[in-house]
Amino acid sequence: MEVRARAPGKIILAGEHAVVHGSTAMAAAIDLYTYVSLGFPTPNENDDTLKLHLKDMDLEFSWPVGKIKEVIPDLGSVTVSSPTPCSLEIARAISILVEEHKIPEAKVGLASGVSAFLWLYTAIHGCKPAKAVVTSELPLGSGLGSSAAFCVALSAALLALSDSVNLDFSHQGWQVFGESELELVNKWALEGEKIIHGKPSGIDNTVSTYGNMIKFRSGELTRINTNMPLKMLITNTKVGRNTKALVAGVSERTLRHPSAMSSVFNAVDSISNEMASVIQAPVSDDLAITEKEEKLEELMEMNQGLLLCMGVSHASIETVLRTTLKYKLSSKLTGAGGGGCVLTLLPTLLSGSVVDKVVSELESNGFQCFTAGIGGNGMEISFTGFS
Ligand SMILES: Nc1ncnc2c1ncn2[C@@H]1O[C@H](COP(=O)(O)OP(=O)(O)O)[C@@H](O)[C@H]1O
Ligand SMILES: C[C@@](O)(CCOP(=O)(O)O)CC(=O)O
Ligand SMILES: [Mg+2]
Repeated sequence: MEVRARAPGKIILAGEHAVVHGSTAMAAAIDLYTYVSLGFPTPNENDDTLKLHLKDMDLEFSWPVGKIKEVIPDLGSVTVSSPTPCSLEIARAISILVEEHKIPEAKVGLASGVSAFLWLYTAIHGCKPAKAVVTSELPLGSGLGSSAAFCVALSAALLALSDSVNLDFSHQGWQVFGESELELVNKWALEGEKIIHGKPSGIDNTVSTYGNMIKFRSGELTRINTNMPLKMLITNTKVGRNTKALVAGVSERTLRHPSAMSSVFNAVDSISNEMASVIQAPVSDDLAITEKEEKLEELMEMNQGLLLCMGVSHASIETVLRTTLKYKLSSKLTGAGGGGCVLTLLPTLLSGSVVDKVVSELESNGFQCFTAGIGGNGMEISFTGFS
Protein backbone atom coordinates (compact mmCIF):
# COMPACT_ATOMS: atom_id res chain seq x y z
CA MET A 1 0.00 0.00 0.00
CA GLU A 2 1.86 3.03 -1.28
CA VAL A 3 1.18 6.53 -2.53
CA ARG A 4 3.42 8.51 -4.83
CA ALA A 5 3.12 12.29 -4.98
CA ARG A 6 4.90 14.71 -7.23
CA ALA A 7 5.13 18.49 -7.08
CA PRO A 8 6.80 20.87 -9.53
CA GLY A 9 9.49 23.47 -9.07
CA LYS A 10 8.91 27.03 -10.20
CA ILE A 11 10.41 30.13 -11.72
CA ILE A 12 9.67 33.56 -10.31
CA LEU A 13 9.16 35.91 -13.26
CA ALA A 14 9.04 39.02 -11.06
CA GLY A 15 8.81 39.95 -7.41
CA GLU A 16 10.98 37.56 -5.38
CA HIS A 17 11.94 38.90 -1.93
CA ALA A 18 9.59 41.89 -2.32
CA VAL A 19 6.73 39.35 -2.08
CA VAL A 20 7.87 38.51 1.46
CA HIS A 21 7.23 42.19 2.28
CA GLY A 22 3.75 42.35 0.75
CA SER A 23 4.47 43.15 -2.92
CA THR A 24 2.90 41.32 -5.85
CA ALA A 25 4.98 38.62 -7.55
CA MET A 26 4.54 36.45 -10.65
CA ALA A 27 5.51 32.78 -10.72
CA ALA A 28 5.00 29.75 -12.94
CA ALA A 29 5.38 26.02 -12.38
CA ILE A 30 8.10 24.25 -14.40
CA ASP A 31 8.05 20.65 -15.55
CA LEU A 32 10.75 19.44 -13.17
CA TYR A 33 9.37 17.56 -10.18
CA THR A 34 10.13 16.28 -6.71
CA TYR A 35 8.66 12.84 -6.01
CA VAL A 36 7.75 11.40 -2.61
CA SER A 37 6.67 7.77 -2.19
CA LEU A 38 5.13 6.86 1.12
CA GLY A 39 4.02 3.52 2.50
CA PHE A 40 3.16 1.95 5.84
CA PRO A 41 4.59 -1.47 6.73
CA THR A 42 2.13 -4.38 6.92
CA PRO A 43 1.67 -5.88 10.44
CA ASN A 44 3.69 -9.00 9.52
CA GLU A 45 6.64 -6.89 8.40
CA ASN A 46 7.03 -6.11 12.08
CA ASP A 47 8.89 -2.86 11.37
CA ASP A 48 8.67 -0.22 14.05
CA THR A 49 10.70 2.57 12.47
CA LEU A 50 10.07 5.76 10.56
CA LYS A 51 12.41 5.88 7.57
CA LEU A 52 13.34 8.65 5.18
CA HIS A 53 15.43 7.78 2.14
CA LEU A 54 16.83 10.74 0.19
CA LYS A 55 17.67 8.60 -2.81
CA ASP A 56 19.55 11.14 -4.97
CA MET A 57 21.83 11.94 -2.06
CA ASP A 58 22.17 8.29 -1.02
CA LEU A 59 21.18 9.22 2.53
CA GLU A 60 18.94 7.14 4.78
CA PHE A 61 17.46 8.26 8.06
CA SER A 62 15.66 5.96 10.44
CA TRP A 63 14.07 6.54 13.84
CA PRO A 64 12.42 3.90 16.06
CA VAL A 65 8.88 5.18 16.70
CA GLY A 66 9.44 4.58 20.44
CA LYS A 67 12.30 7.09 20.31
CA ILE A 68 10.15 9.67 18.49
CA LYS A 69 7.42 9.28 21.14
CA GLU A 70 10.00 9.73 23.87
CA VAL A 71 11.65 12.83 22.36
CA ILE A 72 8.68 14.69 20.90
CA PRO A 73 6.41 15.99 23.61
CA ASP A 74 2.65 15.82 23.39
CA LEU A 75 1.35 16.30 19.84
CA GLY A 76 -2.19 16.09 21.17
CA SER A 77 -3.34 19.57 20.18
CA VAL A 78 -2.21 19.25 16.53
CA THR A 79 -5.06 18.50 14.13
CA VAL A 80 -4.67 17.46 10.49
CA SER A 81 -7.42 19.80 9.30
CA SER A 82 -5.86 22.97 10.74
CA PRO A 83 -2.16 23.26 9.92
CA THR A 84 -0.13 24.95 12.63
CA PRO A 85 3.49 26.07 12.90
CA CYS A 86 5.96 23.75 14.59
CA SER A 87 6.30 25.02 18.17
CA LEU A 88 9.73 25.92 19.55
CA GLU A 89 9.57 22.98 21.93
CA ILE A 90 8.83 20.49 19.14
CA ALA A 91 11.45 22.12 16.88
CA ARG A 92 14.04 21.49 19.61
CA ALA A 93 12.96 17.88 19.93
CA ILE A 94 13.10 17.42 16.15
CA SER A 95 16.63 18.80 15.99
CA ILE A 96 17.69 16.15 18.54
CA LEU A 97 16.29 13.47 16.21
CA VAL A 98 17.99 15.01 13.15
CA GLU A 99 21.34 15.38 14.93
CA GLU A 100 21.36 11.66 15.73
CA HIS A 101 22.27 11.16 12.08
CA LYS A 102 25.57 12.40 10.76
CA ILE A 103 24.84 14.47 7.64
CA PRO A 104 28.02 14.95 5.55
CA GLU A 105 29.39 18.51 5.88
CA ALA A 106 28.77 19.26 2.17
CA LYS A 107 25.09 18.35 2.55
CA VAL A 108 24.41 20.01 5.90
CA GLY A 109 21.68 22.17 4.31
CA LEU A 110 19.56 19.03 4.15
CA ALA A 111 19.06 19.12 7.92
CA SER A 112 16.25 21.66 7.58
CA GLY A 113 14.56 19.47 4.95
CA VAL A 114 14.77 16.47 7.29
CA SER A 115 13.32 18.61 10.12
CA ALA A 116 10.45 19.67 7.84
CA PHE A 117 9.83 15.99 7.08
CA LEU A 118 9.71 15.09 10.78
CA TRP A 119 7.33 17.95 11.58
CA LEU A 120 4.94 17.24 8.70
CA TYR A 121 5.03 13.49 9.31
CA THR A 122 4.41 13.59 13.05
CA ALA A 123 1.83 16.40 12.80
CA ILE A 124 -0.22 14.47 10.21
CA HIS A 125 0.39 10.85 11.23
CA GLY A 126 1.70 11.01 14.80
CA CYS A 127 4.24 8.39 15.84
CA LYS A 128 3.64 5.60 13.36
CA PRO A 129 6.09 3.48 11.32
CA ALA A 130 6.42 4.31 7.63
CA LYS A 131 8.92 4.65 4.83
CA ALA A 132 9.27 7.72 2.63
CA VAL A 133 11.50 7.80 -0.46
CA VAL A 134 12.35 11.15 -2.07
CA THR A 135 13.83 11.88 -5.50
CA SER A 136 14.00 15.14 -7.39
CA GLU A 137 14.67 16.45 -10.89
CA LEU A 138 15.35 19.90 -9.43
CA PRO A 139 18.73 21.28 -8.43
CA LEU A 140 18.55 21.90 -4.66
CA GLY A 141 19.16 25.39 -3.29
CA SER A 142 19.26 27.03 -6.74
CA GLY A 143 16.17 29.24 -6.77
CA LEU A 144 13.87 26.79 -8.54
CA GLY A 145 11.79 26.07 -5.44
CA SER A 146 13.07 22.62 -4.49
CA SER A 147 12.19 23.30 -0.84
CA ALA A 148 8.56 24.03 -1.72
CA ALA A 149 8.29 21.11 -4.16
CA PHE A 150 9.61 18.83 -1.38
CA CYS A 151 7.12 20.19 1.19
CA VAL A 152 4.18 20.06 -1.25
CA ALA A 153 4.89 16.50 -2.45
CA LEU A 154 5.42 15.38 1.13
CA SER A 155 2.24 17.01 2.43
CA ALA A 156 0.27 15.55 -0.49
CA ALA A 157 1.56 12.01 0.14
CA LEU A 158 0.95 12.30 3.89
CA LEU A 159 -2.57 13.64 3.46
CA ALA A 160 -3.41 11.05 0.79
CA LEU A 161 -2.80 8.30 3.37
CA SER A 162 -4.63 10.13 6.17
CA ASP A 163 -8.32 9.87 6.99
CA SER A 164 -8.84 13.55 6.16
CA VAL A 165 -9.12 13.26 2.40
CA ASN A 166 -11.44 11.21 0.18
CA LEU A 167 -9.70 9.77 -2.85
CA ASP A 168 -10.30 7.23 -5.57
CA PHE A 169 -7.76 4.53 -4.69
CA SER A 170 -8.63 2.51 -7.80
CA HIS A 171 -7.75 5.35 -10.19
CA GLN A 172 -4.80 4.46 -12.44
CA GLY A 173 -2.08 7.06 -13.01
CA TRP A 174 -1.73 10.61 -11.72
CA GLN A 175 -4.78 12.23 -10.15
CA VAL A 176 -5.39 15.66 -8.69
CA PHE A 177 -6.90 16.56 -5.35
CA GLY A 178 -10.16 18.48 -5.00
CA GLU A 179 -10.07 22.21 -4.10
CA SER A 180 -10.34 21.79 -0.32
CA GLU A 181 -7.66 19.07 -0.26
CA LEU A 182 -5.35 21.25 -2.38
CA GLU A 183 -5.85 24.05 0.10
CA LEU A 184 -4.91 21.74 2.97
CA VAL A 185 -1.79 20.49 1.14
CA ASN A 186 -0.77 24.10 0.47
CA LYS A 187 -1.23 25.10 4.11
CA TRP A 188 0.80 22.15 5.46
CA ALA A 189 3.50 22.75 2.82
CA LEU A 190 3.77 26.35 4.00
CA GLU A 191 4.42 25.08 7.55
CA GLY A 192 7.23 22.92 6.13
CA GLU A 193 8.62 25.89 4.16
CA LYS A 194 8.70 27.92 7.39
CA ILE A 195 11.15 25.38 8.82
CA ILE A 196 13.38 25.66 5.72
CA HIS A 197 13.01 29.39 4.82
CA GLY A 198 12.26 31.03 8.16
CA LYS A 199 9.83 33.56 6.71
CA PRO A 200 8.39 32.31 3.40
CA SER A 201 5.88 34.40 1.46
CA GLY A 202 4.04 31.22 0.42
CA ILE A 203 4.41 31.86 -3.32
CA ASP A 204 6.60 28.80 -3.96
CA ASN A 205 4.36 26.26 -2.23
CA THR A 206 1.26 27.86 -3.80
CA VAL A 207 2.52 27.64 -7.39
CA SER A 208 3.85 24.13 -6.74
CA THR A 209 0.45 23.05 -5.38
CA TYR A 210 -1.76 24.65 -8.04
CA GLY A 211 0.60 24.74 -11.04
CA ASN A 212 0.07 27.09 -14.03
CA MET A 213 1.12 30.71 -13.79
CA ILE A 214 0.03 32.82 -10.84
CA LYS A 215 0.12 36.33 -9.51
CA PHE A 216 0.57 36.26 -5.74
CA ARG A 217 0.26 38.88 -3.03
CA SER A 218 -0.06 38.51 0.76
CA GLY A 219 -1.14 34.88 0.60
CA GLU A 220 -3.70 35.43 -2.18
CA LEU A 221 -3.25 33.88 -5.61
CA THR A 222 -4.74 34.99 -8.93
CA ARG A 223 -4.50 32.51 -11.80
CA ILE A 224 -3.02 34.00 -14.97
CA ASN A 225 -4.56 32.92 -18.25
CA THR A 226 -2.35 33.47 -21.24
CA ASN A 227 -1.86 32.26 -24.78
CA MET A 228 1.56 33.90 -24.98
CA PRO A 229 4.30 31.35 -25.65
CA LEU A 230 6.99 32.09 -23.08
CA LYS A 231 10.43 30.58 -23.43
CA MET A 232 13.10 31.11 -20.81
CA LEU A 233 16.66 29.93 -20.74
CA ILE A 234 17.54 28.87 -17.19
CA THR A 235 21.20 29.24 -16.26
CA ASN A 236 22.35 27.61 -13.06
CA THR A 237 25.43 29.46 -11.84
CA LYS A 238 25.99 26.46 -9.52
CA VAL A 239 26.89 28.92 -6.77
CA GLY A 240 25.28 27.45 -3.67
CA ARG A 241 23.25 29.69 -1.40
CA ASN A 242 20.60 29.48 1.23
CA THR A 243 17.19 31.09 0.88
CA LYS A 244 16.73 31.54 4.62
CA ALA A 245 19.92 33.64 4.95
CA LEU A 246 19.11 35.76 1.86
CA VAL A 247 15.54 36.46 3.01
CA ALA A 248 16.88 37.44 6.46
CA GLY A 249 19.48 39.72 4.79
CA VAL A 250 16.76 41.63 2.90
CA SER A 251 14.75 42.02 6.12
CA GLU A 252 17.81 43.43 7.89
CA ARG A 253 18.39 45.91 5.06
CA THR A 254 14.71 46.89 5.33
CA LEU A 255 15.16 47.59 9.04
CA ARG A 256 18.19 49.79 8.29
CA HIS A 257 16.55 51.71 5.40
CA PRO A 258 12.78 51.39 5.83
CA SER A 259 11.75 54.25 3.58
CA ALA A 260 14.12 53.45 0.68
CA MET A 261 13.26 49.76 0.81
CA SER A 262 9.56 50.48 0.88
CA SER A 263 9.98 52.43 -2.38
CA VAL A 264 11.90 49.49 -3.84
CA PHE A 265 9.11 47.09 -2.84
CA ASN A 266 6.46 49.42 -4.31
CA ALA A 267 8.36 49.57 -7.59
CA VAL A 268 8.54 45.77 -7.68
CA ASP A 269 4.79 45.58 -7.04
CA SER A 270 4.16 47.80 -10.10
CA ILE A 271 6.54 45.72 -12.23
CA SER A 272 4.79 42.45 -11.33
CA ASN A 273 1.34 43.90 -12.02
CA GLU A 274 2.46 45.33 -15.34
CA MET A 275 4.06 42.02 -16.25
CA ALA A 276 0.79 40.21 -15.47
CA SER A 277 -1.13 42.62 -17.76
CA VAL A 278 1.37 42.18 -20.59
CA ILE A 279 1.32 38.38 -20.30
CA GLN A 280 -2.48 38.27 -20.15
CA ALA A 281 -3.18 40.63 -23.04
CA PRO A 282 -4.36 38.61 -26.06
CA VAL A 283 -1.71 37.84 -28.68
CA SER A 284 -2.77 38.47 -32.25
CA ASP A 285 0.25 38.44 -34.59
CA ASP A 286 4.05 38.27 -34.57
CA LEU A 287 4.38 42.03 -34.17
CA ALA A 288 2.20 42.00 -31.09
CA ILE A 289 4.24 39.16 -29.65
CA THR A 290 7.52 40.96 -30.27
CA GLU A 291 6.17 44.12 -28.64
CA LYS A 292 5.04 42.12 -25.63
CA GLU A 293 8.40 40.38 -25.37
CA GLU A 294 10.20 43.73 -25.47
CA LYS A 295 8.04 44.99 -22.61
CA LEU A 296 8.75 41.85 -20.61
CA GLU A 297 12.48 42.21 -21.22
CA GLU A 298 12.43 45.76 -19.94
CA LEU A 299 10.43 44.74 -16.86
CA MET A 300 12.86 41.90 -16.16
CA GLU A 301 15.81 44.30 -16.36
CA MET A 302 14.08 46.77 -14.04
CA ASN A 303 13.30 44.00 -11.55
CA GLN A 304 16.91 42.81 -11.66
CA GLY A 305 18.09 46.36 -10.87
CA LEU A 306 15.84 46.41 -7.82
CA LEU A 307 17.10 42.98 -6.72
CA LEU A 308 20.58 44.50 -6.82
CA CYS A 309 19.25 47.26 -4.51
CA MET A 310 18.04 44.51 -2.15
CA GLY A 311 21.57 43.08 -2.04
CA VAL A 312 20.75 39.65 -3.45
CA SER A 313 22.71 39.63 -6.72
CA HIS A 314 26.10 37.93 -6.96
CA ALA A 315 29.23 38.13 -9.15
CA SER A 316 28.18 34.93 -10.93
CA ILE A 317 24.73 36.40 -11.66
CA GLU A 318 26.34 39.59 -12.99
CA THR A 319 28.50 37.46 -15.31
CA VAL A 320 25.36 35.79 -16.73
CA LEU A 321 23.71 39.21 -17.19
CA ARG A 322 26.74 40.62 -19.03
CA THR A 323 27.06 37.55 -21.23
CA THR A 324 23.42 37.49 -22.31
CA LEU A 325 23.41 41.26 -22.89
CA LYS A 326 26.17 40.79 -25.50
CA TYR A 327 23.51 38.93 -27.48
CA LYS A 328 20.89 41.62 -26.71
CA LEU A 329 19.07 39.24 -24.36
CA SER A 330 17.57 40.30 -21.04
CA SER A 331 17.98 38.35 -17.83
CA LYS A 332 17.14 38.44 -14.15
CA LEU A 333 17.89 36.21 -11.21
CA THR A 334 15.07 33.93 -10.11
CA GLY A 335 14.31 32.81 -6.56
CA ALA A 336 16.39 34.03 -3.67
CA GLY A 337 19.51 34.99 -5.69
CA GLY A 338 22.99 35.11 -4.14
CA GLY A 339 23.97 32.57 -6.85
CA GLY A 340 21.47 29.97 -8.00
CA CYS A 341 19.58 30.39 -11.28
CA VAL A 342 19.13 33.22 -13.77
CA LEU A 343 16.29 33.53 -16.32
CA THR A 344 16.88 34.81 -19.84
CA LEU A 345 13.90 35.53 -22.08
CA LEU A 346 14.28 33.79 -25.44
CA PRO A 347 12.14 35.81 -27.87
CA THR A 348 10.00 33.83 -30.31
CA LEU A 349 11.87 35.12 -33.38
CA LEU A 350 15.35 34.55 -31.91
CA SER A 351 17.43 32.29 -34.15
CA GLY A 352 18.59 28.93 -32.85
CA SER A 353 22.21 29.78 -33.68
CA VAL A 354 22.15 32.76 -31.25
CA VAL A 355 20.77 30.49 -28.53
CA ASP A 356 23.55 27.97 -29.24
CA LYS A 357 26.20 30.71 -29.04
CA VAL A 358 24.95 32.22 -25.79
CA VAL A 359 24.58 28.76 -24.21
CA SER A 360 28.08 27.74 -25.20
CA GLU A 361 29.55 31.01 -23.85
CA LEU A 362 27.65 30.60 -20.57
CA GLU A 363 28.70 26.96 -20.28
CA SER A 364 32.33 27.86 -20.94
CA ASN A 365 32.08 29.89 -17.69
CA GLY A 366 31.14 26.69 -15.86
CA PHE A 367 27.41 27.45 -15.74
CA GLN A 368 24.72 24.95 -16.70
CA CYS A 369 21.96 25.96 -19.14
CA PHE A 370 18.61 24.33 -19.79
CA THR A 371 15.02 25.12 -20.70
CA ALA A 372 11.90 23.79 -19.00
CA GLY A 373 8.21 23.71 -19.84
CA ILE A 374 6.52 26.68 -18.12
CA GLY A 375 3.06 26.82 -16.56
CA GLY A 376 2.26 23.11 -16.30
CA ASN A 377 0.61 20.92 -13.68
CA GLY A 378 0.68 21.38 -9.97
CA MET A 379 0.89 18.54 -7.44
CA GLU A 380 -0.51 15.13 -8.33
CA ILE A 381 -0.68 11.73 -6.67
CA SER A 382 -0.90 8.14 -7.76
CA PHE A 383 -1.58 4.95 -5.81
CA THR A 384 0.09 1.59 -6.19
CA GLY A 385 -0.62 -1.64 -4.38
CA PHE A 386 -4.39 -1.11 -4.11
CA SER A 387 -6.69 -3.62 -5.83
N1 LIG B 1 14.51 16.52 -2.29
C1 LIG B 1 14.82 17.05 -1.11
N2 LIG B 1 15.13 16.27 -0.05
C2 LIG B 1 15.42 16.82 1.15
N3 LIG B 1 15.47 18.14 1.39
C3 LIG B 1 15.18 18.95 0.37
C4 LIG B 1 14.83 18.46 -0.92
N4 LIG B 1 14.60 19.51 -1.71
C5 LIG B 1 14.80 20.61 -0.96
N5 LIG B 1 15.15 20.29 0.29
C6 LIG B 1 15.45 21.23 1.39
O1 LIG B 1 15.37 22.54 0.87
C7 LIG B 1 16.66 23.20 0.91
C8 LIG B 1 16.83 24.09 -0.31
O2 LIG B 1 15.84 25.10 -0.22
P1 LIG B 1 16.11 26.60 -0.57
O3 LIG B 1 17.36 27.11 0.08
O4 LIG B 1 14.85 27.30 -0.30
O5 LIG B 1 16.39 26.58 -2.17
P2 LIG B 1 15.38 26.21 -3.34
O6 LIG B 1 14.02 26.13 -2.77
O7 LIG B 1 15.50 27.35 -4.29
O8 LIG B 1 15.89 24.97 -3.97
C9 LIG B 1 17.65 22.05 0.97
O9 LIG B 1 18.88 22.47 1.54
C10 LIG B 1 16.91 21.05 1.85
O10 LIG B 1 16.98 21.39 3.22
C1 LIG C 1 13.08 34.90 -2.06
C2 LIG C 1 11.68 34.28 -2.13
O1 LIG C 1 10.80 35.28 -2.67
C3 LIG C 1 11.67 33.08 -3.08
C4 LIG C 1 12.64 32.00 -2.69
O2 LIG C 1 12.67 30.97 -3.67
P1 LIG C 1 13.77 29.84 -3.61
O3 LIG C 1 13.70 29.14 -2.30
O4 LIG C 1 15.12 30.49 -3.79
O5 LIG C 1 13.44 28.92 -4.76
C5 LIG C 1 11.25 33.92 -0.72
C6 LIG C 1 9.75 33.67 -0.56
O6 LIG C 1 8.94 34.24 -1.33
O7 LIG C 1 9.39 32.93 0.36
MG1 LIG D 1 13.11 27.41 -1.37
